[in-house]
Order: sequence, then structure tokens, then C-alpha cells
Amino acid sequence: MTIRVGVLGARGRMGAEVCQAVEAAPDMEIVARIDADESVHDLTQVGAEVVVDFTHPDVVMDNLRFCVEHDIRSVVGTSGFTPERQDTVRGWLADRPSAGVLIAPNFALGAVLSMKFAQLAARYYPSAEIIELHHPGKADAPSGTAAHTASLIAGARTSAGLDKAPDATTSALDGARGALVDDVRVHSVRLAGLVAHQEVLFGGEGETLTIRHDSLDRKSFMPGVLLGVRAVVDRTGLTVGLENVLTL
Ligand SMILES: NC(=O)C1=CN([C@@H]2O[C@H](COP(=O)(O)OP(=O)(O)OC[C@H]3O[C@@H](n4cnc5c(N)ncnc54)[C@H](OP(=O)(O)O)[C@@H]3O)[C@@H](O)[C@H]2O)C=CC1
Ligand SMILES: O=C(O)C1=N[C@H](C(=O)O)C[C@H](O)C1
Repeated sequence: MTIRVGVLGARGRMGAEVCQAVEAAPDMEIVARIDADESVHDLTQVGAEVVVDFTHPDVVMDNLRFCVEHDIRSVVGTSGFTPERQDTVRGWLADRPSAGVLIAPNFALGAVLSMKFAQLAARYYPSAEIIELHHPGKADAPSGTAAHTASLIAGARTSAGLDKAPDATTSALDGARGALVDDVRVHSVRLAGLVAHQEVLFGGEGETLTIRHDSLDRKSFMPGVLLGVRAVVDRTGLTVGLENVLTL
């Protein structure tokens, strides 16, 4: 069976890569390539079964709502999925039990693994901070990956009963200590030449641990995206995180 795939954000950095990967997949067919100036309504006319969305945090909710309401399964890489947004999507899905959505903050297998490793390490270290580094064309900061990692670390720290990370700073320029996400400091770097990178730093008595992942090319996200397309065909409801599709 061939999966009929529509790509939203098809001319973008990620969308263009997704179009190539879907075209090369023996079990998939591209039936729509949609960008900012085109209508998602075309998706129903061409019989899209799965939509892959790499657009912009400002437009992704409208796209997703359309897909849920029209029973088109969605694989979403676009960032900006706060817990509140996830709850909104769950609300739509409650009215459409046959619809399915997979949202992944990061589709690179190494990034998914590094988040797991960070979650595992978090309970053992009093200090934890995140540095995310991206290309300067990125619209949002901090990255969705960093926000997701911070929430995983915060959850692990809470269940281990850890106190707030030690920090004697009483005077600082605005932004010097990064942004607090779930009580974890996140620092965002935007630098020409970069693609997508993240370091999670842990510190304890007499030691530090650094977990680093580098996406050096957007091809790194494609195996995860294709896996997501195949998985969402058989899944209803909301799945957040590629780790729930992989066997980890
Ligand atoms: N989960 C993951 O693994 C990854 C997630 N991302 C995320 O994916 C998103 C896209 O990133 P990137 O490809 O670099 O961004 P780009 O800006 O390169 O691409 C976004 C594309 O979406 C188009 N677009 C804007 N509005 C709409 C709309 N309403 N319908 C359809 N298309 C639209 C844009 O068109 P136009 O330029 O004309 O406005 C553009 O072509 C970001 O949120 C990024 O953080 C990125 C990499 C990996
Ligand atoms: O905009 C990007 O490039 C990326 N966005 C995602 C994010 O915000 O985490 C995933 C990856 O970091 C690349």
C-alpha cells in the first residue's frame, strides 16, 4: 500500500528535504506540496492520507486543525508546541476519535536519544543547563528541542526531590543567564554555518557531564520523519515525541 503524503511548507529548508525523502521512499507518494500562498483545502481534493508540516509556529495550529477535522493524519515537526497547544490538539482529537497526530520536537534519532540520556542523568546532578545552537534563519528561541529537554530534566529533578540548581548570581545583565524553561536555564546561540545543535550540561561535586548532539545536515531528520509517516497511519490520538514510535 502506498501512503499518499502532502507536505506543508514544501519550499522551506525542511519541507524541500521532506519532499525529496518522500519521493525516494518506495511506500510513499507525494500528492500535494503546499506553501504560504496555497490553500490546505487542496489536501482533500488530492486524497492526502498523511500531512507532514514544517511551517511556522504562527500557522501550524490552523493547518493541524484543518487536518484533524478532515481525518488527515499529521506528522508535525514545526516548533512551538507548548503544553497548552498540546491540550488544544487533544481537545480537537476528542471530537474526532479516528484522527491521529504525531508531534516531534526533533526527528533526528541522535537528538531523541540525547534527550533520553539527559532525562536519565538529570536526577544525579544538582546543576543542569542547556545550550542550543542553530542557523540564524530560525524564527523561534529557545528551540522546541531545548524546551522539551528542559521539561524532561525538570520532571526528573522533581521526582528525585532535587532543590533548585545552585546559583549565587545577584546582579546580571538581562539575558546573561539565559531563559528559564521549567526552572532550567536555556541559552540560545544563532550562528551562520550551523544547522541544529544542543549541549546539555550537568554539574556535580568535582565533575561535569556534557551530552551533545549535532545535526550537520537536514538529512539527519529524514529517517525519523519517514518513520513518523509510517507510524501515524496506524495511530489515533496525539503522540508527542518520536521516542514513542521508536523502540527505546
Ligand atoms: N522537529 C524537527 O525535527 C525539526 C523542526 N523544525 C521546525 O520546522 C519549522 C520550519 O523550519 P524551516 O524549514 O527551517 O523553516 P523555513 O522558513 O525554511 O520553511 C517554512 C516554510 O513554511 C512556509 N509556510 C509559511 N506559512 C505557511 C502556511 N500557512 N502553509 C504552508 N506553508 C507555509 C514558508 O513559506 P514562506 O517562506 O513563503 O513564508 C516556508 O516555505 C520550524 O518551526 C523549525 O523549528 C526544523 C527542523 C527540524
Ligand atoms: O529550526 C530548526 O532548524 C530546528 N528546529 C527544531 C527545534 O526548534 O527544536 C528542531 C531542530 O533543533 C532544528
